[in-house]
Amino acid sequence: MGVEIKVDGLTKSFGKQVIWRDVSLTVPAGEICVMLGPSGTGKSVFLKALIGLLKPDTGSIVIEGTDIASCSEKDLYEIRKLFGVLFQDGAMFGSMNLYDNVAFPLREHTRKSESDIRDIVMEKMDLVGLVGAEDKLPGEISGGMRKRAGLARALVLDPEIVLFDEPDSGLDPVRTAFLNQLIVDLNAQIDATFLIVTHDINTARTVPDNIGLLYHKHLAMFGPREMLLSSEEPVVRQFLNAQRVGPIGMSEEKDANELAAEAGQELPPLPPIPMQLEPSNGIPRRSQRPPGEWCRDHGVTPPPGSFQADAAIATR
Ligand SMILES: Nc1ncnc2c1ncn2[C@@H]1O[C@H](COP(=O)(O)OP(=O)(O)OP(=O)(O)O)[C@@H](O)[C@H]1O
Repeated sequence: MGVEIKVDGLTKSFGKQVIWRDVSLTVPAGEICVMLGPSGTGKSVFLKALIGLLKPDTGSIVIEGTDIASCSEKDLYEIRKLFGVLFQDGAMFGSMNLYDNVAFPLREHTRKSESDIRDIVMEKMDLVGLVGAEDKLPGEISGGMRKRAGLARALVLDPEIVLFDEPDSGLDPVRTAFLNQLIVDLNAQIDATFLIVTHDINTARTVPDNIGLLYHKHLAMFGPREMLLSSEEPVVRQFLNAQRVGPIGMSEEKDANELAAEAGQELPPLPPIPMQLEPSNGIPRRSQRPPGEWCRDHGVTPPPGSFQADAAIATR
C-alpha cells in the first residue's frame, strides 16, 4: 500500500556548509513525488538522509512511527527493508549477469530457496520488460536497460517506498519517456510511495502527484503538481519553466545588479498545465486526481489551454 514519509524541521550541514535548513514535508503514502532543484542544492543528500545513510543535524524523518534521524541501528536496519532505491547509474555489479544482480538482495537478505528466487527475479524482470536479457552483463546493454535492471533489483524485496536518483540521467528523450511510463505503470501496480529526484522538467511536469523544489538552502515549495505548475512564485515559476529570467542565476542566486538589469523584462506567460501521465492500461492510479481538480478546489485559474490532450502531447 505504500507508507508515508513525514519530514519535519530537517537541517543538514557538512562542517560550516549548510546544505538545507528546516525542510518539512510529507510524502503521502502511495503517491508519486518529484524533488527538483538546481545542481548542488542537496537533493541526493536529502535522499540519503531519508534512508539513514546521512544523519541530519536536527529534525525528524518519521516512517511507520520510527524516527530515522534518531533511531537505533537495529531499527534503521528494519526500516531500510521498506525501501527500494534506483541509483543514478543502476549501480549494477559489472561482473554479474542481470539475473544475479537482481537476485542479489534476495540472496543477501532472505533465506528463500533458489527456486523461489527464480520466480521473484523473473516476475520483476517481466515488470520492467527485461525477460530474455537475464544472461547479459551490465556492460553489454544500453543505459536504458541498465536503469530498468536497477529498477527490477530495487523492486525485488517488494518495497513500500521507492527512491529514484535521477532515473533519466544519461537517457535520450525517447528512453526517458518510456521510463516515465514504466514508473507510472509500476506505481499503479505496486502502489508503493515513489520519490524521484530529477532535472528533467518534462518528467516533473507530467509524472508526479506532488512536486518539491529545493533552492538556496531551503525547500522553496512542496505541494500538488497543479499548485506548482500554476504558481507565480518567481523561483518556482523560473525553474519549472526552464527560464533564464528570474532569481536563479548561473551559479545560484543572481546578485542585485543582475536582478536590476532584468527589472521591467516581461515574463513569458505560464505555459498550459499538461495532463498527468496515466497508466498505459487506462485505469487511474489510486492517488491520481482528476485534471484541474486542485485548481478548481483552490479557486486558481490555470494557464489557458491547460489539461487538453494536445497540451500533454506538446510537453511529452
Ligand atoms: N559526504 C559529504 N561530505 C561533504 N559534503 C558533501 C557530502 N555529500 C554531499 N556533499 C555536498 O553537499 C552539496 C549537495 O550535494 P548533492 O549531491 O546532494 O546535490 P544535488 O542537488 O543532488 O546535485 P546534482 O543535481 O548536481 O546531482 C554539495 O556541495 C556536495 O559537495
